[in-house]
Amino acid sequence: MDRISVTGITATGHHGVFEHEKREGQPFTVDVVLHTDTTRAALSDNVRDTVHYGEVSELVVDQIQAGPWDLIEKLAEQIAQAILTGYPSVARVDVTVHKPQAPIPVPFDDVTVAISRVQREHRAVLALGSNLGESRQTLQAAVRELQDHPQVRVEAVSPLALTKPVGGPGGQPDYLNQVIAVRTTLDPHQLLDLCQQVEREHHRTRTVRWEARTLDVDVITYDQLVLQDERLTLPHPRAHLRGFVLAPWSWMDPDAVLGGQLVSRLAAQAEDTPGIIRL
Ligand SMILES: Nc1ncnc2c1ncn2[C@@H]1O[C@H](COP(=O)(O)OP(=O)(O)OP(=O)(O)O)[C@@H](O)[C@H]1O
Ligand SMILES: Nc1nc2c(c(=O)[nH]1)N=C(CO)CN2
Repeated sequence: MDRISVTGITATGHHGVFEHEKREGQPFTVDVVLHTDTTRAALSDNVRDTVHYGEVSELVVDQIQAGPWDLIEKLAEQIAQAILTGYPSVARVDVTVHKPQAPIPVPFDDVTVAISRVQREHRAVLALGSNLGESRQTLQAAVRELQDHPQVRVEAVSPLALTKPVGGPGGQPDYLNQVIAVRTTLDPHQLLDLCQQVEREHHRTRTVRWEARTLDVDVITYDQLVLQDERLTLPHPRAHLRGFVLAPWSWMDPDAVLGGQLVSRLAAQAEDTPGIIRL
């Protein structure tokens, strides 16, 4: 994993066990190392595709000035959690807090606490479809490729659904559809990148909307996240209407919920559900 680090971020804080420390304050210095994939930023040369180290440094200063806490262990934890929450693309963060003027009654250079914390895992549901080529093998290979990513764990795989094409040019072959549940430390955009990378590995092309395809991998949900930007809409904007997503999802997880409604109920209402065969 790539690393972005900032060292020596300094501000006055009021942390300490002693009353005079809380009253008078003293300098605290923090070093952070952000473990994050910088490939996308290197391609786009756009700061929005990476972690802005200036913003992170300001967040660290806010945390030094917050509290006060008794312990620098607590301050280090607060900083680590604030970074992981604010920046889902940071997979791991190392935080070192220095307190060079700590009230230690012997000569010393510095006292530090160094911690390392990892991004918590997120739950996502992905929908796969194929109606060109050897669809069964393609889906099997795609699930394996997703599972092989170091930041993805496949938790559940639905039975295959044989479905009639919904929308798009007429005369297309039937689809095989499948839904999987994953745990991941990837952020939503990285997960979409991975889905599209797997699609490309299976020679997916995009010319006509909803035309036949060797492989489609969509992100259906990511935790409870609601998001809409130029690349990604979550939950997937058409999933609640698609029997070919809802039916296999409900077979895999009968208690699954989408937008506050049971997926099995939505599946029963979807127009294309009557034509779906469970394989
Ligand atoms: N939740 C999502 N999952 C996958 N792609 C999404 C999502 N939200 C937005 N998109 C965007 O949709 C674009 C088109 O995706 P794609 O070519 O797979 O569409 P499609 O599968 O033909 O149609 P549909 O989006 O109706 O399933 C992608 O480039 C992606 O940026
Ligand atoms: N049966 C079926 N129909 C579709 C599918 C699909 O996966 N299965 N995907 C589409 C666009 O993503 C459009 N239509």
